[in-house]
Amino acid sequence: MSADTSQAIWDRARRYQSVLVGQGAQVTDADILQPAGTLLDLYGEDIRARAFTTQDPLRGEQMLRPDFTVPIVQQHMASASEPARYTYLGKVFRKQETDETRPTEFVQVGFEVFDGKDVAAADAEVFATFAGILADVPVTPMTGDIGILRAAVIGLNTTQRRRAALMRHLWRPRRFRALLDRFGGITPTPAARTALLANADAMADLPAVLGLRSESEIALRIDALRVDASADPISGFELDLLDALLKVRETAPNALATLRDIAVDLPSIGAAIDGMSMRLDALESRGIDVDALPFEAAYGRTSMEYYDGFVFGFSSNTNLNIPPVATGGRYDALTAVLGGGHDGNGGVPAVGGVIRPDLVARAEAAQ
Ligand SMILES: N[C@@H](Cc1c[nH]c[nH+]1)C(=O)O
Repeated sequence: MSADTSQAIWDRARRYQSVLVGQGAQVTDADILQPAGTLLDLYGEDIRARAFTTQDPLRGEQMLRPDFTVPIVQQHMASASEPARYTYLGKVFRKQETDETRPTEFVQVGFEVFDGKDVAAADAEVFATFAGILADVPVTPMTGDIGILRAAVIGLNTTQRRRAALMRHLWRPRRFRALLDRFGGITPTPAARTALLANADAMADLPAVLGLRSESEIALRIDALRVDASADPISGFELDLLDALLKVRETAPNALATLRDIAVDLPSIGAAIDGMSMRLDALESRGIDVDALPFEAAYGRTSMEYYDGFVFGFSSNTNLNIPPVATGGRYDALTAVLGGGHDGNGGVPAVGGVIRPDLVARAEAAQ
């Protein structure tokens, strides 16, 4: 099923794009067929499962572009220089696994800013641009910061392996919670694992059975599980701090104050909070009513896994059944992963977002 792609929607899309061009964005495009393989990993589990893939005899596994950001970062890293601002307009394709009424192809108009001079200003520029386009539409913004969550996990006083597992599952709130409970000693180690470790030495004397893993891989894995089983639990104090952090959902200035309180005991989030504070100043100087701006620490945890800083969305006030009409965020690490181009091995700070004209039309119609 495709979203409303009537002439009126394309006209609307072009109108939005002309605003972005007015902001100095250069019009760009990406092929509809993209190489799947490693690119797909960059999106994370949700989009990996939802991409339409197909085989090409010469090029291997291909996919219908699930978004523009990844191909545009690739293009940018291969050739252009900073600062650069891009806009694109076209369809993206994603399977819908549960809701048949949701379209599998829809139009996006996007804006991507590659500019590391002042990241707070770039975050504010992107957010304020979308807020401007949506000024007369009944929507409410939401903001968050994946950088604060990442810094909190990095700061946990536990083994590197546990931190890495939590980081990997930051995007799956349920799994993340289950891991935290286990690492905090709240839920016991799974019985099968305890049994495996108890029997591991006895098994080592058995002849190796040909399987998917070599003997040394199995030994390494068992060693890792042993280290894990003997690691001290994450303290209740740290778990409480993390819980308090994940629950923050207030207007931005109040959220900032609460986060600063949490940072007294969880100093690893200090720098990310300073970044948030600078962003709020930059938003204010762009005319955003920061005092009323909602902030939710857990916001953005279930979307694109390439976000690692500021995240935002605008949701319809009147039609609560539709996804946010515009979303975006910062993805500095993605530019490093896809880098290796003109600026050596590092990345370039980058932030962007998309607006969906079909959803804006629905938000307006529901007024
Ligand atoms: N590509 C993202 C939106 C985005 C653009 N730039 C940053 N984020 C999406 O399709 O959801």
